[in-house]
Amino acid sequence: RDVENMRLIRSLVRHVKYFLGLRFDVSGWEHLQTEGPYVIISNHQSSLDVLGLMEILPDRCTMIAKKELIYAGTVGLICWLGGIVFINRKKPNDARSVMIDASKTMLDDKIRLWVFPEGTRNQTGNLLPFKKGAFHLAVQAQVPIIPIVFSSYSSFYLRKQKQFNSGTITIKILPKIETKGLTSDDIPSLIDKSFHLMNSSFLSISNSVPHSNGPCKH
Ligand SMILES: CCCCCCCCCCCCCCC(=O)SCCNC(=O)CCNC(=O)[C@H](O)C(C)(C)COP(=O)(O)OP(=O)(O)OC[C@H]1O[C@@H](n2cnc3c(N)ncnc32)[C@H](O)[C@@H]1OP(=O)(O)O
Ligand SMILES: CCCCCCCC/C=C\CCCCCCCC(=O)OC[C@@H](O)COP(=O)(O)O
Repeated sequence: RDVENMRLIRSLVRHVKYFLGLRFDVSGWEHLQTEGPYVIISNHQSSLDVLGLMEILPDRCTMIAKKELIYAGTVGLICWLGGIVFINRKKPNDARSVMIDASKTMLDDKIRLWVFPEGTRNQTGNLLPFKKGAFHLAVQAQVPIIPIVFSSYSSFYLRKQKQFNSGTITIKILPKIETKGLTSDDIPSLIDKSFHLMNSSFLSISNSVPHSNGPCKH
């Protein structure tokens, strides 16, 4: 169990996109060239996000995930080996204390953490209001937040209707938001700022992309 295993996991999982006929169009790579630990936040539409995540995952970066994933067979084993930090959403006090510990580990072990601040998968067409954990994490560690937005999958993947075509996903990496000097009092405005930046980016990249690369056989 070590965050360094994410290098191997990343290089293997990246190939899954070819089987699904997915392409990624990434902008803002330069914003990931930030030294040291940081917190990445991104929108969360589906398990497919894992492919986009692996497309751009920086070194020494792992994720915060719901603890149920540990029991998901091979996926759970991969998550465990990659040093993913598991939280129990049914026990928010425990989840918070795990994240407080993670803010210390980030600094001690020079780790970057990826959090989905919506806290659950969402394909409603707008981002869900953000949970606060990712922002506490960044403020407690006094590290920057790097917001990342995945364009809507709705033109090629509809989970409820069980429809899937191949398609292109636009990923926009936004400039980092500094948290140096911020305290817990600043968290509501930090969330507000991050949410509005990400939601407007989400709407703009979701409307401007020709998503579907054509039908895919199933
Ligand atoms: C074949 C291929 C194999 C591939 C394998 C590849 C592996 C890759 C896997 C990738 C996995 C991705 C998995 C994604 C997920 O699992 S998403 C779901 C789990 N993640 C989250 O839920 C994160 C977001 N949630 C939060 O951050 C929450 O805040 C949480 C910490 C869980 C707490 O929940 P809740 O109480 O409901 O949250 P609130 O935000 O409403 O906060 C309530 C009050 O608590 C205060 N708070 C929150 N966090 C902290 C903290 N860390 N420290 C101190 N205080 C905290 C918060 O301020 C609220 O209080 P006030 O209202 O401000 O008084
Ligand atoms: C035609 C098929 C289209 C979908 C196929 C998806 C293929 C993706 C390929 C490999 C990735 C598998 C890794 C699965 C990791 C799942 C992470 C995840 O998404 O967990 C859910 C969690 O965050 C929130 O849970 P809830 O939404 O609250 O419950």
